[in-house]
Amino acid sequence: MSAAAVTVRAPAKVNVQLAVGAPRPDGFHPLANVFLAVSLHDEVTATPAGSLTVTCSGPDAGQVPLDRTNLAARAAELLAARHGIAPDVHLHIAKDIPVAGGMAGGSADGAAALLACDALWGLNTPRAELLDICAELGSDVPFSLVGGAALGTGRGEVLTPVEAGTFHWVFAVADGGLSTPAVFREFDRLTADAALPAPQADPALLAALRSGDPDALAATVANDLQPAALSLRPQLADTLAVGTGAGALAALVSGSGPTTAFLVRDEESALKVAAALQASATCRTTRTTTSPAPGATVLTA
Ligand SMILES: C[C@@](CO)(OP(=O)(O)O)[C@H](O)COP(=O)(O)OP(=O)(O)OC[C@H]1O[C@@H](n2ccc(N)nc2=O)[C@H](O)[C@@H]1O
Ligand SMILES: Nc1ncnc2c1ncn2[C@@H]1O[C@H](COP(=O)(O)OP(=O)(O)O)[C@@H](O)[C@H]1O
Repeated sequence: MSAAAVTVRAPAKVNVQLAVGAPRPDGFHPLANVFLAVSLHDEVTATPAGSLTVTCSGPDAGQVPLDRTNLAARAAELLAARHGIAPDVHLHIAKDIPVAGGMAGGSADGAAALLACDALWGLNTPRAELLDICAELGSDVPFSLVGGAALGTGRGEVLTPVEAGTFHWVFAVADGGLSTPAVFREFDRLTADAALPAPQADPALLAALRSGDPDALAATVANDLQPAALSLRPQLADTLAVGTGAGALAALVSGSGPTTAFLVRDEESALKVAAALQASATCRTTRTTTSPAPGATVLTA
């Protein structure tokens, strides 16, 4: 028997290492992408409906497309097509992850919708097939399904779990988003004359993650997209400086930005860094969280 409604929660992410190589013939960039899922979530509720519809609530809801380009709608379509059924479902997204912020909010919704529809329609699709659909939806989507901590290779979709202790984070949410393709294009422009090595995970960073030592992690975080994000949005340098000045152990752009991420020692330091960022008016708002967090999880069915 099918459920009347299924709600799935999926996490945002931060990239503690984002090593980027020269573009491949298909235009994607090879990555060594060390993802951490953080305790900041969207929830997608799937209910039976006569056609595929999407609604969204939350402070950033106005920036989310409600047509078939929404990653949650695309997930429902791909899953239905694979099983030869109609994608008749209503998807409601309760959005808490900043939109176009480099925190994989759309990817979280894609992974959440996939699990929600699979349960609603009683399909029991094997995990490996769900991961294939995630990779078709976008490079970050497999990680939103899996969560925790993982190294993404290929274009970021080939995942190897990694061990990680608990870390505390503050995120500074910027006004307006940055387009991921535009940031990769700016990376290409800035590195046009460089001979880029094949991206590789940093063993010192993986050891720091395992140890749970924030000082060791702070010494190794690296984001190759950060110069491109700063080139497109120079004001982000001010936000990074405020967080560092308030005691953050490391300050970096989250993925393609413009959200900035601050690694802090503990909850007390998180409150201090968040207060300084808010007082500085160099960001729209702040969020304090921890990592790692679980991947997409069914809450009610
Ligand atoms: C940069 C990262 C870091 O985790 O995420 P964000 O910080 O934007 O959330 C990801 O690589 C983004 O993943 P995702 O947002 O799923 O990207 P996709 O839909 O696969 O691709 C969108 C576009 O980004 C560029 N792209 C993406 C991934 C990749 N390895 N190389 C690329 O060049 C391409 O221009 C592509 O057309
Ligand atoms: N469910 C969704 N939530 C947010 N944005 C979405 C969604 N589906 C498609 N998009 C589109 O994807 C773009 C990138 O959004 P998002 O995933 O939030 O950021 P990022 O790729 O920086 O992590 C948005 O500007 C929007 O046009």
